[in-house]
Amino acid sequence: MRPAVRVEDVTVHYGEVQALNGVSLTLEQGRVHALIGVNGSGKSTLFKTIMGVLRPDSGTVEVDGQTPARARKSGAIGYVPQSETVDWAFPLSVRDVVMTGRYGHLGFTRRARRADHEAVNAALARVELTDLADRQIGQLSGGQRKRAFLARGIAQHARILLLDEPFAGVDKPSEATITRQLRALAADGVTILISTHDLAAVPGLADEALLLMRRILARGEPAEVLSPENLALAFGLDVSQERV
Ligand SMILES: Nc1ncnc2c1ncn2[C@@H]1O[C@H](COP(=O)(O)OP(=O)(O)OP(=O)(O)O)[C@@H](O)[C@H]1O
Repeated sequence: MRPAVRVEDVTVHYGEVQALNGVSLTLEQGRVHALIGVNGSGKSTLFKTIMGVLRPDSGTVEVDGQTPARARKSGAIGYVPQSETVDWAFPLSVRDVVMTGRYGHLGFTRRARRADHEAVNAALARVELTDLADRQIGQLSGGQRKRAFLARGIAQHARILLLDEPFAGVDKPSEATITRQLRALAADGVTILISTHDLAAVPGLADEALLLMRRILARGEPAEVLSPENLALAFGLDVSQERV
């Protein structure tokens, strides 16, 4: 089976700063992949490269058999942003936000049709936000906001979903809802890449873990990748102290 995403030998600089150095990876269809790395390790840069909003200096990226930009425009790939990047004062209801996931599907008139309303309602139900659908987006808790943006990705019917820190500032019930829905999406064949600092959540969520530090340090089964030795490499933790 063709991988959903193929990244080959990608290098990215911002001026003098090298953010990614020869990164190669594949994301397999219908699997959940966790991207783990310290602040500044290049996670957001890798996301932007896969979304086709940033062009690498060298290397190639293929998404769903297309260029990343084409995959984004066709709606094949979707993105659930970090909360900090969203303007929560914007006068949109939860339902409106989820409907933005349907923009790629709207026809020439740009008017939502029955299929669009049905997709939005189904996505709201999946993340358990039906009761809050008409509330302004800023009047939600942190976990509810994350679920609203996850619903937008679900309504989009994207084949590949990237999620930036979906568990940051999220309580346990919301974390459980998000985890359950991501596993259900993967079972439906959706390919998922999440960046997270929440190492404890990874084994129950991801099929594969990738450790990033400008390049891929390790990848594979979460339990193997999250070994004390690898975590020491990726986070500079002196785990030998903890074993004494
Ligand atoms: N627009 C930019 N201009 C200059 N340097 C940048 C820019 N964006 C990122 N960088 C640098 O590139 C490196 C990788 O940044 P990136 O945002 O990809 O890391 P990250 O792993 O997503 O970090 P975090 O966990 O803090 O979100 C960092 O050294 C960062 O300072």
